[in-house]
Amino acid sequence: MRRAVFSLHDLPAWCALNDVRFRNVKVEEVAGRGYGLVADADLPSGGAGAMLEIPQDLVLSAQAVEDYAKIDQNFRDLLEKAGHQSHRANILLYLLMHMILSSPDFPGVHGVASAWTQYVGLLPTQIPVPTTWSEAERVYLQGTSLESAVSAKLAALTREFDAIKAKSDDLRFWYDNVWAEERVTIHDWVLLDAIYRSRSLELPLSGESMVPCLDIANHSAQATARFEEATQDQVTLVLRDSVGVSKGQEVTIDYGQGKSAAEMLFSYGFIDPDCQARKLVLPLEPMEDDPLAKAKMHVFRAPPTIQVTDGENGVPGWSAPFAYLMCLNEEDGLNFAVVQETDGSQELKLYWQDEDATDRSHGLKTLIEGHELYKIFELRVITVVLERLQQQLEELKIPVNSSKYSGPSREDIVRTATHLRELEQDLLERIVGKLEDQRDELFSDDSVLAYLGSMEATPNDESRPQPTDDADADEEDEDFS
Ligand SMILES: C[S@@+](CC[C@H](N)C(=O)[O-])C[C@H]1O[C@@H](n2cnc3c(N)ncnc32)[C@H](O)[C@@H]1O
Repeated sequence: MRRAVFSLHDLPAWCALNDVRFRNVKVEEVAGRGYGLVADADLPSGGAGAMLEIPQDLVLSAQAVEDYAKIDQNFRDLLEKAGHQSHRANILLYLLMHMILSSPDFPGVHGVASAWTQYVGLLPTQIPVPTTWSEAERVYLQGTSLESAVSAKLAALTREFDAIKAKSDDLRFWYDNVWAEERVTIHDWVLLDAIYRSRSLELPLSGESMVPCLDIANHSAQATARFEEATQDQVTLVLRDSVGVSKGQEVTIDYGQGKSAAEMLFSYGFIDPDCQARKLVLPLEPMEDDPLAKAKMHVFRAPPTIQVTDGENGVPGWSAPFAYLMCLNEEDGLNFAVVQETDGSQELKLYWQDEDATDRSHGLKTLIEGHELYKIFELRVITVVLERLQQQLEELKIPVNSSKYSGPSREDIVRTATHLRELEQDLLERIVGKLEDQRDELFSDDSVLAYLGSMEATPNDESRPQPTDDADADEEDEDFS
């Protein structure tokens, strides 16, 4: 879908019409960042007041979507049929409606115009987040924590878009004007999602929202400004305490203290030069030959992951609650049972040493701490986590070959993806080194050696985990899983 043209030149008139006030800041192109807010005068610390005032009725929040549905029948129909899946999806539908109303591709399509009908024309047509990258660019994410995250997100966006189409196909307005001629495609939906992800803010009163004009503020880890929603009337942008800004200097906000490089790239399409990897999250697959795998996934009720977090002193830590479930089995004292509730429903329960542990599936580490085989369990978990991280590191080290994939490979995108690869490789190398040390330490522990010795002496001991078939036997013995 082509977008309406709304240039910076038109912004002052739009602001005057909608009571948006700019004070001592203006919108300008900022090298490498698109538009940004730049001080139009010297702004002394403590004396500048609000630089931007945006009336509450312009804030695109959950409430604003509901309010608009009350006055536009076609949007109400769409929301009733295909909306109410999530707050985010409702806002995307609202943006879609306004892009349709303002696009030159929809002549003769009418609806209730709002301030957003024109403002959507100012939103960028290209957002550098990885869901919008070409195939040839996405291949540079190979081996990073974003490789599977971006594929999963694209698959989820396709499912979401297809469901919206299917559910609203019998609505006359939507079928005739939008779906029949495929005027809105999955590319538009991916872009809308990217716009929302890169421009929404968590407001203290209105929750996650988009705020016109405030969404022009760029990010800096040393931000000079912050936004406020002190009253129900307006959202403002003010200087941070004890900060002054000179004329011509960019006024910035902080998009997310503590966000990792991968999160910044995923949500905003850039990595702050000061940002270390800080954190990475990788999916963890249940063991293929584990007969309890399904039950374990059911009680865990979340996608299994390993999270690696950098420490202040350069020593990273890790957390993988599902790895404990993966590495414990019936012979250790882990059991499942289907229990009939008083209301007739059935629930799958998890037991550890005959105690109900269903609500503690994420905290098994603490539960097993007092067990006499605790160090053996820990050794199994460390082995599983280590193997997963080593596999990731190997994938990251494979040279990228983008030549067989379609689409452009823009230099700045390749540079950013390469930066992520370097940051994550460094973090992975450090955590792998640490886990190898921990594993070696456990291997030299007297109680572990005694246990392993006893296992060798009594290979048919029933208390020992038994491999499911002969072919797996050697492997099972070696990795303690
Ligand atoms: C909320 S918008 C800010 C306004 C945006 N620059 C525009 O032209 O409309 C967020 C987007 O601005 C860009 N951006 C913000 N801060 C940046 C920074 N420090 N470095 C590079 N790009 C930045 C990124 O493309 C990000 O997705």
